[in-house]
Amino acid sequence: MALKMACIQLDIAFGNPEENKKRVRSEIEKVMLQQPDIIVLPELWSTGYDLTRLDTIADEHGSDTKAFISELSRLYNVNIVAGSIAKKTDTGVTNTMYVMNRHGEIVLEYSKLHLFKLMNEHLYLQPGKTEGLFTLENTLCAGVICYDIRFPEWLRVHTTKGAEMIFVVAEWPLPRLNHWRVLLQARAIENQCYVIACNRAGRDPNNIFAGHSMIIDPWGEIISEADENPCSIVAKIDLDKVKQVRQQIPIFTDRRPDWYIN
Ligand SMILES: O=C(O)CCC(=O)C(=O)O
Repeated sequence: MALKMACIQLDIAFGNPEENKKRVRSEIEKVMLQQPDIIVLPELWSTGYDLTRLDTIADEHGSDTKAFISELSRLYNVNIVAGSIAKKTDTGVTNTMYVMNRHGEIVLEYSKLHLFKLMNEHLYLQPGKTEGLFTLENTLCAGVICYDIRFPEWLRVHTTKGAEMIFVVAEWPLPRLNHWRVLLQARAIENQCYVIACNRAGRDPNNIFAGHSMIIDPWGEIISEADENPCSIVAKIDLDKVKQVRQQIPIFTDRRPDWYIN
């Protein structure tokens, strides 16, 4: 089965959800001219890393984001992996990904499990408590957020359950661009799955971001890659390739989990 993927590598307005909603609406309208099946947005696209102001700008229970993304997915009849947003709950703020299908129904709510201390996430955010498995277009998928990709065992939890596409949403800084590219390729090769990774572009008061959103096939080949600038990348993927690669080198049947230390 072939699917067309689009990553919107947004330049996020710092701490300005209303402006970012305008940008997302306009970028989705533009990218729909290429008729993608699935659109991916970056991490914390509505606020950026304006963590000290989350009290006033985080989305109460994610309600505003859910209504906004649901409207767009129905309007354009498209699946949206809606990056992540700061969600205000009764017990704190989480960095939460929503995935909506073409009918505007939520098929995943996942909150970032591994909080990134280098960007102070642990001081302002609560970690998630659920995994990132979901189904889109009859295909099992996983959603993870930025720093999560440094934990291969977390992605493995999802691919041993059958995930064939891993969606990564990020605000990955430029100084570690090399890690971003190598880790994403490694996650695709070791899990023999598609990796669709959407990073942000631009800068905020503390960081310059790397861009380089990528779509990588189960053999580790980069099908499409952005540069550092705001843009969208669009590419077709063929899910039969996941089965072919998994048959050719059958790591999921050859693995010896009883020998691995947790
Ligand atoms: O792991 C890294 O180097 C970057 C992670 C990050 O920026 C994040 O999780 O927001």
